[in-house]
Amino acid sequence: MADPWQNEYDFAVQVARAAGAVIRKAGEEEIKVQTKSSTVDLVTKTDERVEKIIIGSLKEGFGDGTHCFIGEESVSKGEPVILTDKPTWIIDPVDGTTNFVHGFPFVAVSIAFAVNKELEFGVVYSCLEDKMYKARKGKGAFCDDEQIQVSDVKDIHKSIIISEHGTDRSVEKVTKIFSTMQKILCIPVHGLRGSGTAATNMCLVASGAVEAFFEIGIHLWDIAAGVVIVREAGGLVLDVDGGPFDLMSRRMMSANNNVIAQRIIKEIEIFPVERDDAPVQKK
Ligand SMILES: O=P(O)(O)O[C@H]1[C@H](O)[C@@H](O)[C@@H](O)[C@@H](O)[C@@H]1O
Ligand SMILES: [Mg+2]
Repeated sequence: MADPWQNEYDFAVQVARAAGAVIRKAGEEEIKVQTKSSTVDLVTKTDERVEKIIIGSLKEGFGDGTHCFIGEESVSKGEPVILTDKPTWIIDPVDGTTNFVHGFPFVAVSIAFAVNKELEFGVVYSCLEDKMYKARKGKGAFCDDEQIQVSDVKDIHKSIIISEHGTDRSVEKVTKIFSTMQKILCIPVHGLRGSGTAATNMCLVASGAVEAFFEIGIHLWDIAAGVVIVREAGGLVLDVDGGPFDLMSRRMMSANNNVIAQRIIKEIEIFPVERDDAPVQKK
């Protein structure tokens, strides 16, 4: 029987690499910055242009009309987030937009593919590092052509943990985020880090560079590809309260093992965020 989705997977890698080249070139020119949900939630013409290129290429490659698309910038222009059983591409064209604007060297193209609401594969191209992270369900995780594996650290005192502060700057949420970070830092752990892109953070977990990454407020397009890569590298993905991971919840804990995950979960001060699949408010 033909290997289902191998063609889609191979094509996604090619499209991610080509999109990364567009991002690198755009970064050499003046970048016009706009904002979305807040003055620090940045978007550029490159985000929009790269999403159009990715979706256009995928439609050309698999244009029988059965494939669906969920893209960060299409959603920010009002498209609803609806994940059906149909083959669905989940795309963040420029993950780490703030980094891209500032020239901070972590910017990723994130492309995931789901069928029957199951994530089949994920591709994260860290385009300024020129690192292609990829994984298919049940077939291992890779960085370029080298298989990657999560860290075997079980002692929290010997861990590096990634957390991000996101783009919501309400004092109530920022207080909870930094109180959580302080409690984790004072366990103590070896260190706290954050690349500024969730997709890259998940690849750092998958490659064993850090032991865990959690965030409240991310979107499904930031993490869908990384979920497959972390799982296939031997890690796990949970809700930040330790329950089962829910792709639409905008809450995620990814870790190398459950010992580290549960120790960090104890410190997380949870705050509410609207789900990605919440009905779109009429403007
Ligand atoms: O660059 P984005 O696609 O907007 O996502 C980023 C987000 O902007 C940043 O605040 C953090 O939440 C990162 O984890 C996201 O990937
Ligand atoms: Mg983005």
